Amino acid sequence: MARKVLIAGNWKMNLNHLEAIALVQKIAFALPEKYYAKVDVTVLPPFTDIRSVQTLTDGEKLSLTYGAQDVSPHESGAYTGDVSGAMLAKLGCSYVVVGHSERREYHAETDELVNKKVRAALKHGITPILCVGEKLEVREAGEHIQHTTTQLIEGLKGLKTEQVANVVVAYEPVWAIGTGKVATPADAEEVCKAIRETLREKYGDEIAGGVRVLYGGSAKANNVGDLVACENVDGALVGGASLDGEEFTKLCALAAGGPLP
Ligand SMILES: O=C[C@H](O)COP(=O)(O)O
Repeated sequence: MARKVLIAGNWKMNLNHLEAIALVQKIAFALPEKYYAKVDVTVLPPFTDIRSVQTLTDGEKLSLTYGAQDVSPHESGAYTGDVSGAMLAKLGCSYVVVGHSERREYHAETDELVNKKVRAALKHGITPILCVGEKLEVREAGEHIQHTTTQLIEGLKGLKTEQVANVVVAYEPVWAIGTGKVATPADAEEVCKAIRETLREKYGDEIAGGVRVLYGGSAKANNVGDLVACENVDGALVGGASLDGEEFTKLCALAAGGPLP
């Protein structure tokens, strides 16, 4: 089954709402509409920027979509600082990042919590981008496949098969995030293939063939072509390079198969 390439720009804790508008305008201006036939492009700004990005994308009828970087596992109530799936859905979010390694590391998010967040997103019609991936010591011990597929299985635990069809998985080796050390296409393909095989064993051919598996970790315009050329890599979750309009536009165009706009 053909899977459309997805490029997701995770801005992390960068850019205020005015800077967000400027960046989205830059991407919209620089990336002609025809590229969207080959690549889905989404941006994942901080919560405080989402309303501004929504106003711009709705007003200009942009093909670019947007989402959030986290979602509460709860529906509503006394959860100071949390933002619910219903709130994100009301803002028109298409995607939400769940289980990013930075949240697992700095906010002690467990697989169990990540699983609840995946469910919260799906309940409100938002596609979770479920992040999985190993730290350097796990890779050096040769346990990266086992580690990553366990995170995958736990993150999807209890979901119905048809719900899994609405999930995006992002393989992000922690040692490649923000370090400039991109995984080789062979490294990325090895783990993305194992992710797809795990999906096949648990949910069957149709689901495994349709779920998009992204690579994340120092993805840039100069390496994205080789990454998406891998059979089981369907796009990228991009951090640093998504903050630079020119670089991100190039990256999206090359992920679409080029040429540069
Ligand atoms: O969510 C994005 C990833 O953590 C990758 O970040 P990076 O492209 O800055 O390495």
